[in-house]
Amino acid sequence: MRWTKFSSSGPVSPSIETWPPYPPLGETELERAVRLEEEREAKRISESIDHGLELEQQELRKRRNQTRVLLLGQSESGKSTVLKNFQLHFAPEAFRAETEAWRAVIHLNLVRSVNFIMDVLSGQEELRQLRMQLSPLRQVEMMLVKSMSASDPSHSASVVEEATPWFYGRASEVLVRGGSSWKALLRRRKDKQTRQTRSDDLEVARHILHACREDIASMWSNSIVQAALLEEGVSLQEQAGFFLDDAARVADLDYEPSLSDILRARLQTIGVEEHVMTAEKFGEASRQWVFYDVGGSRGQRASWVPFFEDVNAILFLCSMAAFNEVLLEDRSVNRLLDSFNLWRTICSSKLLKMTTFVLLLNKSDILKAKLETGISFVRYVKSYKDEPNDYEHVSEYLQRKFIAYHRHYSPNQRQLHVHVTCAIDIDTTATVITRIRDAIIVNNLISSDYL
Ligand SMILES: Nc1nc2c(ncn2[C@@H]2O[C@H](COP(=O)(O)OP(=O)(O)OP(=O)(O)O)[C@@H](O)[C@H]2O)c(=O)[nH]1
Ligand SMILES: [Mg+2]
Repeated sequence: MRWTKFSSSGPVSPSIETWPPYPPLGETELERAVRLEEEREAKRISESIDHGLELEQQELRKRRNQTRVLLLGQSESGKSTVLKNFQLHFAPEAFRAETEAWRAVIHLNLVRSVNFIMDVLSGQEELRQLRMQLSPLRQVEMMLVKSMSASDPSHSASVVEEATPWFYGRASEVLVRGGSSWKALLRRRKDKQTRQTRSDDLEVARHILHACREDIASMWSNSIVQAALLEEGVSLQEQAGFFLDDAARVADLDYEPSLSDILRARLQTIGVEEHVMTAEKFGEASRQWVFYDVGGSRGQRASWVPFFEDVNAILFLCSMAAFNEVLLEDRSVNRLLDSFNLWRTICSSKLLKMTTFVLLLNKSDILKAKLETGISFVRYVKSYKDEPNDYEHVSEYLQRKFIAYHRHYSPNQRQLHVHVTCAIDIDTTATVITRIRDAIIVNNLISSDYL
């Protein structure tokens, strides 16, 4: 549309492109005022439409350079851990810059394990002295929780919550709402006004933890404690965020989390977290990867669907080690069965028809360890029949089963990329990540007709 100014002294010769049309002859003052107002309004609307179109174009240009990946799977399947591996691979410097925040999470994991044990063994008279020595850790837990939850004043009380009732034989978890408090923890470090108060809190917590480190180590190696935990049916070694074997190192004042520690740290995701990464290597600096990391527990799953329409790939995680476990949110449901059901639902989604599918059968290390200790797979998965109870056969069986579900339930023929993973093993996961990256890029090119 072209706007032509005309002289205030009166109309000039009209052209076919002239807009708005010339004023009618004999126009009164009032009619002129009304006409000018209408023209101004039309111009305003036109400009706002042009602006909207320009924004759409910008968004389109941006999206062409973006690969969007949705991580799905039940709680504790390893979604956030795989995401950490992607961060480490795509943007290692940005990932290492977060070490400080992960230290607080690891400290909280450790302190919660200790406080949990003290709660479970609260009736043991012989441990009275130990309980007193370790009692300052209650305060440390509160300080760490406060430091992490204070990131968002809008829901400061609820950012970090008790996720698991302790009577399930598990230490309670730390959970994070979308908006990720640990990142905010970092941001606040850079904020001069709040840095002092917050780092004071974290520093005090670190000092108390350091002072208690020998007591923690001796509590953990105490035979009365171990016997009592066994009697209560509590096995912390098998639980996420377990750092008691490393207590002396983790609680040391100079402790710097290793990459392996960061991968083992547990922070439950609530809601959907968006992580934007620009590849620091591979010579594709302009390409952005956007990962959506979702909370996997049942109550969280409704929030996944809005993302289905808009992603290039889904990474579905299943913990192979979950065959003899139940969901924390519904203890009548076997976790592997829950994963099968979830997978079937995801495969049959019409919204995901054109999406690249990647399946990660995770926690291979724990599966192996469980089978080696003689836990029977067929006892929990009847359809396994009389195949050998070893890692090779069980993991192959699981691959076959997931592939068959995918073939049967997908609305169209689609390639499925399957990988067996141990997401806390940086080296083997790096190879898998490269393969996933390449598969997603190739599929994107095919679907945009570049190949
Ligand atoms: N041993 C072992 N531990 C793993 C593996 N993958 C993840 N973990 C650990 O399992 C715990 C749970 O992993 P997360 O990545 O937090 O699980 P998630 O799927 O994001 O869970 P939600 O956020 O609750 O949905 C973490 O403490 C990880 O360190 C694995 O392959 N082997
Ligand atoms: Mg998570």
